[in-house]
Amino acid sequence: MAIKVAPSVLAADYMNLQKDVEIVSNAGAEYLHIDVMDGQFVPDIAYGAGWVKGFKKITDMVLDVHLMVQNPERFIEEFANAGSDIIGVHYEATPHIHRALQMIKNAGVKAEVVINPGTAVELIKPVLHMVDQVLVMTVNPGFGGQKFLPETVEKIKELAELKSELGLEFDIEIDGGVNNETVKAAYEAGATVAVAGSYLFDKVDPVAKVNALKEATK
Ligand SMILES: O=C(CO)[C@H](O)[C@H](O)COP(=O)(O)O
Ligand SMILES: [Fe+2]
Repeated sequence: MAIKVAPSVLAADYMNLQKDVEIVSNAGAEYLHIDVMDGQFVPDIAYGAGWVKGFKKITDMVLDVHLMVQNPERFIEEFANAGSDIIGVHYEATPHIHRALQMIKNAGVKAEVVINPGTAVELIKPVLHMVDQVLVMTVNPGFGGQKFLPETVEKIKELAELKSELGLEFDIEIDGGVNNETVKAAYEAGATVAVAGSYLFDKVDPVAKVNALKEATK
């Protein structure tokens, strides 16, 4: 099955968000990836829960919320109530990753654990049974438009092996520097969902780009 595509609204045209969302949705992208940044866990600031509420009103796409915030427990209820379908929390952002994932599940939302390029896969083994999705960052978080880090492919492979060894079912998402070339190795390693920001929204035919990601992973 071709990879699921999750356009990142971080790279969309902020003055024409609804139009950009409609374009990628009509092109067959399944998820809408919403990056939340607190200016602390990562340097930049982006998208509060009010935006998730807004996106919920204009699209049926799966709202895939990536919390790049320190101590994400503080915001889970708010983002769940706003209409998030998946909430991702960074392993590095809290000493209580298990509790944070419990909170997401208790709120009736799909739970995702996220790891940075410098974080080992084995560190999340104790919580893999709790998650619906694991996000393996393929750049260091905080900004769009960075280059895909090829060393992360080995981590995707390791995670996919662990998944089958433990007999678990979860999606493996990649985020950062994804395009129709970099997606190939990640897909072969076991990735099932691809976030793409600058590649899709650089103004040159986002529909063709969604198709190219699908074509590259058949
Ligand atoms: O989480 C993120 C940044 O931390 C974004 O989702 C990601 O960077 C997407 O942008 P691009 O595809 O341009 O790399
Ligand atoms: Fe992201």
